[in-house]
Amino acid sequence: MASPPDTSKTTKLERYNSYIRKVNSTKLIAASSKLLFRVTLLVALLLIFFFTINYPPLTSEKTFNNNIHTTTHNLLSSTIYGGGASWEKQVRHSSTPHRPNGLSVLVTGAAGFVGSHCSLALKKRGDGVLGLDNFNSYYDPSLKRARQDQLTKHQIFIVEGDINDTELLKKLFDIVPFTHILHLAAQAGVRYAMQNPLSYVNSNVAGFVNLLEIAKAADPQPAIVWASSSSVYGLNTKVPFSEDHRTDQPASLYAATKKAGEAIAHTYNHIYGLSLTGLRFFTVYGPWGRPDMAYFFFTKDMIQGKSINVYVTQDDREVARDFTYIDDIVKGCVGALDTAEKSTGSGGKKRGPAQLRVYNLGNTSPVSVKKLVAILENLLNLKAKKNVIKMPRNGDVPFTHANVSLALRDFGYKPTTDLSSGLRKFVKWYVSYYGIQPRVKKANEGEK
Ligand SMILES: O=C(O)[C@H]1O[C@H](OP(=O)(O)OP(=O)(O)OC[C@H]2O[C@@H](n3ccc(=O)[nH]c3=O)[C@H](O)[C@@H]2O)[C@H](O)[C@@H](O)[C@H]1O
Repeated sequence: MASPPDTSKTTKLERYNSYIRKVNSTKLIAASSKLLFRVTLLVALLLIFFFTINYPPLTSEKTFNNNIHTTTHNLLSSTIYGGGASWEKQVRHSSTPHRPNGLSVLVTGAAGFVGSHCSLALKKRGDGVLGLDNFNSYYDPSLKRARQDQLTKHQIFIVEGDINDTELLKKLFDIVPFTHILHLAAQAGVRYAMQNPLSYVNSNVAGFVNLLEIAKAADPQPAIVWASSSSVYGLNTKVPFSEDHRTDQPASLYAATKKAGEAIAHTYNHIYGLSLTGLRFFTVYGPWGRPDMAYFFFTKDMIQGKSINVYVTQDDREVARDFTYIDDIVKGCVGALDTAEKSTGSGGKKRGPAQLRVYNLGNTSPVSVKKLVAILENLLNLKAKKNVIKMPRNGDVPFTHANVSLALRDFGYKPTTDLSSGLRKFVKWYVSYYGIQPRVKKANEGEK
């Protein structure tokens, strides 16, 4: 009988091969797991990056992180507005005038300080108002939400979106034949321009151009009234500042972008027949104001017992501003809208020369920052801890003073509120809004 074949070697070989296969497959699994892990990690990182960009943390007052807002809100707004029948109904309803020959106004920056006041004024007299605002967190967005609540009570709808969002703007103009745009959305603040220069270019230059592109292509083209700034006078020394004075020496990037806006307005008027009115606002203050402005944070810091910096010029002279009360500014904005002529073009083509205007809207009586603080001390019934320091080289100019005779001539603009009366109203609002009780009795004295 033949002996069975010796299989021990084959078996060993097979075992070895099977071992090698196992090792290889384990290696393969390990390698694939590693690859899978890396891919997952990459996807996770990309998602984190995407969400960080799109949903920046909402920061508290005076924590400024606006540099990516334009992009953020471009992306967000398309998901927020989303179209839809009920959204369109709100858009239509809000922008429909309720008086004969009423205006239909798109107010950009409607949740902002000047925007919210103007929206209410227009709505109250029967105009249609649709708001647009990106609710960015340059300053406490909860204040913007509170302003929005006020507007909602008066049936004003604010579309949440950015002026750089072309599709959104097109959509709005598809739905509503706006007669006017009151363009107040902007990156404001003089000193912040050194921290976040690009946010100024994004909003005040790119955003403005985007809006004008939509307006020029619209049929009918709306007339546009927009916010320029007293800061365009820059280092001009002739007083009071008049519209024909030099504006080619801006002292801050903010001023430069507003000046750029004026040049851009000229171009769109010239090429496309858009009716454009720029309003140079002079340090606007009042209830529901901006927390980044000196009168506002001085009030806050003084109440909290913190010290404030009071600037003087390099040669120790007082710094002064032509502080202008919000109600006067609102009258100016409404006057400018009412006297704005129709744009002459349509569908991107100019049909004839159109109106192009620039006006100062100031108070015509500058007050020093030192005096501003003294008024606040009196209203708040407390003594400020003042650091009097030389104005840092941060874009501030030493003084402003408006000549408003053009606005008076063309739409009867006449400021009526002096700084003490205006600040009294501001302080009254401030203590009520922030629920502050002690030591501020004087703020309410003399009020009706
Ligand atoms: O008219 C405008 O076009 C601009 O007005 C506003 O700018 P400004 O006139 O600079 O107001 P604001 O910052 O309140 O400073 C007021 C005063 O306080 C001084 N100031 C400021 C800060 C400080 O810590 N100490 C101080 O003395 C400071 O030197 C100044 O003298 C808007 O913010 C701006 O968006 C734009 O609209």
